[in-house]
Amino acid sequence: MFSKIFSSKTLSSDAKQTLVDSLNRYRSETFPQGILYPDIDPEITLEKGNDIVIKLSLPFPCNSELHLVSEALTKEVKQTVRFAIKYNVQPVRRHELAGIKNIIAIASGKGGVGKSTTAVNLAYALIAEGASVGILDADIYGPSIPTLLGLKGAKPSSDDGKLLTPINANGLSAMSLGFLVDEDDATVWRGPMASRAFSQLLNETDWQGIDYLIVDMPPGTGDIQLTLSQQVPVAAAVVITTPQDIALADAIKGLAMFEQVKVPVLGIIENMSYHQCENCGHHSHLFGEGGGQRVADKYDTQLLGQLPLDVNIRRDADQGVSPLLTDNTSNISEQYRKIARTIAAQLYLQLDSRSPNTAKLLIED
Ligand SMILES: Nc1ncnc2c1ncn2[C@@H]1O[C@H](COP(=O)(O)OP(=O)(O)OP(=O)(O)O)[C@@H](O)[C@H]1O
Repeated sequence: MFSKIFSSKTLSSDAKQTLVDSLNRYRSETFPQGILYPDIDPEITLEKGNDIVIKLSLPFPCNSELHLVSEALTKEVKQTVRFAIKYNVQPVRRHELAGIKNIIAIASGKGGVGKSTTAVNLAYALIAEGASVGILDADIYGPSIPTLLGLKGAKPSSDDGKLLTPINANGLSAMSLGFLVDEDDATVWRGPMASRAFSQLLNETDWQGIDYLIVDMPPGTGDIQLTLSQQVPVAAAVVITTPQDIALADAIKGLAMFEQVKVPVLGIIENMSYHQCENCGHHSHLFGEGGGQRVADKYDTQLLGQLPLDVNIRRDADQGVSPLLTDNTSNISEQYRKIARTIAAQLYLQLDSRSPNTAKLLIED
């Protein structure tokens, strides 16, 4: 039936309807209500070489999933189907910061669980999915973003003598106190001084129109974290934990802290969740199993993903690169990309559930 519908030189309305129905029927974590929700009317044309091109404007980045969808549609209609996508990310929360649409805080209750590494890899994953992204190192006492981006010793400049230009790290706009002061100087700063310095970094950087700013929060749930969460107009937070009881207990404190400052938590990421044997593929749960899911269920949030304890993640981090830069379609990159897509989609759905059909009614502070 499809070969008949799709064989002509121009696309019939039946053919278009078939594709629209498939897009509407499609369901996934990224598209719980179909790809055309809400009320997206795609332009579908036949282009040179007889490819079917579906033009869409979408509110969050999702390149790799659309790639899979186009492959499935191609099989279904026995003709090449491609997407031409324009992403139109909307701000979820009203704020005064120029050049940034949404701020996402990456936090952890406990130190050393892989928060900064995950923040960097998620930032690159969002870029791979089609967004423009910046990263701000709020870990003022131990800024590790310069090392993770291979930018130790780099110094930001200023085009107008007023705002700092973020450092471009392979397409990621990066700013860290580590670019401006010596690590040893930063560690002796006291709370108010540190949060003032952070506020300055956030406000006096020329963010140049990014869809998402990833803020790598300092580990813990003390005064400094509380102040930063209040100071920064965060659209949503993500909590990183390992499956160990001690890390989970601190992750719960993190969830409570965000609740206190009324920042919605999009979910938990379980890092170092399991180790996969290189020979037989067996997963061993070195730090326990199922803890992230239990906490997510109990505190009514989502387990966004489980990342392995992986020597490549550690090696890339030490060398200042990201698996997303070496091969953005590798298995581990796909895992980061899936989490990044879910975060972006959830952020949008959060906006939508509070103010249906329009971004005009932004959440007021
Ligand atoms: N999934 C992983 N697999 C293997 N190693 C990892 C993984 N995630 C992080 N690491 C390694 O664990 C160490 C700690 O990571 P990272 O600095 O990102 O943690 P953190 O939670 O940000 O720490 P801090 O609390 O000091 O800010 C690093 O050596 C990093 O390379």
